[in-house]
Parts: sequence; C-alpha cells; structure tokens
Amino acid sequence: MSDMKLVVVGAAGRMGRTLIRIIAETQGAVLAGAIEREDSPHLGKDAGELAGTGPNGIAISSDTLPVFARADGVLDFTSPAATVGFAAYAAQAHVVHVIGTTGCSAEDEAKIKAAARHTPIVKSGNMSLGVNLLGVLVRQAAKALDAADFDIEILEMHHKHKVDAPSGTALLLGAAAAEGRGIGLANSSVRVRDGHTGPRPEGTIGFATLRGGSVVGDHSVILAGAGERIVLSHHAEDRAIFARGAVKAALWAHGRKSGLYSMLDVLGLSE
Ligand SMILES: NC(=O)C1=CN([C@@H]2O[C@H](COP(=O)(O)OP(=O)(O)OC[C@H]3O[C@@H](n4cnc5c(N)ncnc54)[C@H](OP(=O)(O)O)[C@@H]3O)[C@@H](O)[C@H]2O)C=CC1
Ligand SMILES: O=C(O)C1=N[C@H](C(=O)O)C[C@H](O)C1
Repeated sequence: MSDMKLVVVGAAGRMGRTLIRIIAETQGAVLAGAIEREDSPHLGKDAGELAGTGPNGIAISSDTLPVFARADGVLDFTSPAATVGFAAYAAQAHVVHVIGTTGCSAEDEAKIKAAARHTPIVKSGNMSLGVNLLGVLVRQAAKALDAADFDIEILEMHHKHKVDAPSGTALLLGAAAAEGRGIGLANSSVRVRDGHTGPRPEGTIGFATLRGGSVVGDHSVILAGAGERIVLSHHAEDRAIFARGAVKAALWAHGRKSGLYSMLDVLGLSE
C-alpha cells in the first residue's frame, strides 16, 4: 500500500513543526502539504527546513482546498476558528481530519460533528497514549470512590504561550471523572475560585490552571478524602508524544467510514 499523504495545517506553529519532524520519521506516512494563514511570513518557505529536518521540497502555502484535494489526511493543531474552517474543507475533499486543537466552543463542536458526517474525524484534547490511559484510570478511580468521601480536583500547568484554559486535557480528564461518577461535567465543574467562595459543594469537579515558562503539559487529578489523597499524574516532556499520536490516528482512520472518533477508539481503550 502506498504511503498516506498528510497535510499539516498551522505548519509553522509549535505542534506544526513537531508534526513535520515526526511524519519524516514515520513509516507509511509522507508529508504532502503544509498550510499557514494567508498573511503568514512563512508562506513559500520549505516546510522541512522550517521544522529543522532539512529541505523536503514542500513549500508552505495558504491554498487550502487544492492541497487537501491531493492528500489523504490533515493534521490540525491550530485555533478553534481555523479548525472549524479546515473541517469544512476536509469534508469537501473527503480526507481524514485529525484535530488536536483545544478551546473549541459548543458551537464549534457542533460544526465539527456536522463535518464528521462526510469524512472520518479523530478529535482529542490530548493525543498521547499516556494521557488517554490516565483517563481510563481516572474514570475507574472516580467510580470506585464515592463523592461523599472523595473530592476530585484537576490541576494543570502549561507554557506561558497557551491561550485556552482549562486545558483540553484537563477537560478530558474531568469528563472521564464525571463519567466514572455517572454525572455530567458541564453542570458539576467549578472552573474558577476567587474571593469568598463558601465551602466546596459535594460532588463537584474542580479545576486549577497554572501558566509559565516552557512547560509542555503537566496534569494531576487529585482525589482528596479525609486523611488521605490519591494523585494520578502525567507529565509531558516532549511534544513528539502528541505528534506521534496524531500520525497514528491518521493512519488508523484512513479508509474508515465517516464519523467522529476519539483517541480512545484509536488506541483500543474505549469500552
Ligand atoms: N490535542 C493535543 O494532543 C495537543 C493539542 N494542542 C493544541 O494545539 C493548538 C496549537 O498549539 P501550538 O502548536 O502550541 O500553537 P501555535 O500557536 O504554536 O501554532 C498554531 C499555528 O496555527 C496557525 N494558524 C492559526 N490560524 C490559522 C489559519 N486560519 N490558517 C492556517 N494556520 C493557522 C498559527 O499561525 P499564527 O501564528 O499566524 O496565528 C500557528 O502557526 C492549541 O489549541 C493547543 O492547545 C497542543 C499540543 C497537543
Ligand atoms: O497548548 C498546549 O501546549 C497543549 N495543549 C493541549 C491541552 O490543552 O491539553 C495538550 C497538551 O497538554 C499541550
């Protein structure tokens, strides 16, 4: 079988450059295009040179649809507005769309779901094996430990350039905890505390966000009981873990029927 032709959108970004590097070292995948926005100073540059892998003959372009039409899949770690636009193009071109972008609104999610009627989409707030396994463990722990006895708090820290909070991973872990408890995350989460908050409402799932320096991504789920605490943590040391997961997702989705999939599906961790 021929190599899967992949396009990286947001190619000059932190994840874009990492994806270009990981595609170059992955058997069965080849870089077929690299997209940036129309006014990007990187247009026309060689994508391999920009990513530090040496020239690969793929020039950064903003001509999205023709580039998608020549490919099999798109790897997208950009911004919510850009991702919604790329989902429409990927649906039109019938190419796999792997979405790592976080911070999407309910309206964005609805548009992405609609696009998944026409093409396979894999979307996750974290593409690493470690975090997705952590989610499974969190769900089990939350199910085993009663809300009356254990409070769940989620702490995350990321680099100072990150623009959304709580992180997509924190929300993924919160959703896993809520699922374990048999509740909905939307009406049980406490995302911010400030001033005279009163005591902690039983059964809620709390979030705390730290930003600074170059931290790739740290997450802890704390189950706090009377006299004891369980802490389940993941520390990302290199963006390559997300990029490897995204390429794996694209290869997994290639040839599959249209639909919205998660990394749990890709990794065989869904029940
Ligand atoms: N799910 C996961 O495993 C992971 C998810 N992420 C998420 O991925 C996203 C990107 O992260 P990161 O790489 O650090 O961010 P960066 O800001 O470094 O990269 C984003 C890139 O996308 C480009 N971009 C934005 N809008 C468009 C557009 N309309 N057309 C083309 N290119 C566009 C940006 O260009 P410009 O600078 O000109 O705006 C930039 O080059 C975030 O949402 C982050 O949370 C990150 C790591 C792992
Ligand atoms: O913006 C980042 O960098 C990351 N974003 C994702 C998130 O929001 O959880 C994944 C990872 O933690 C890095």
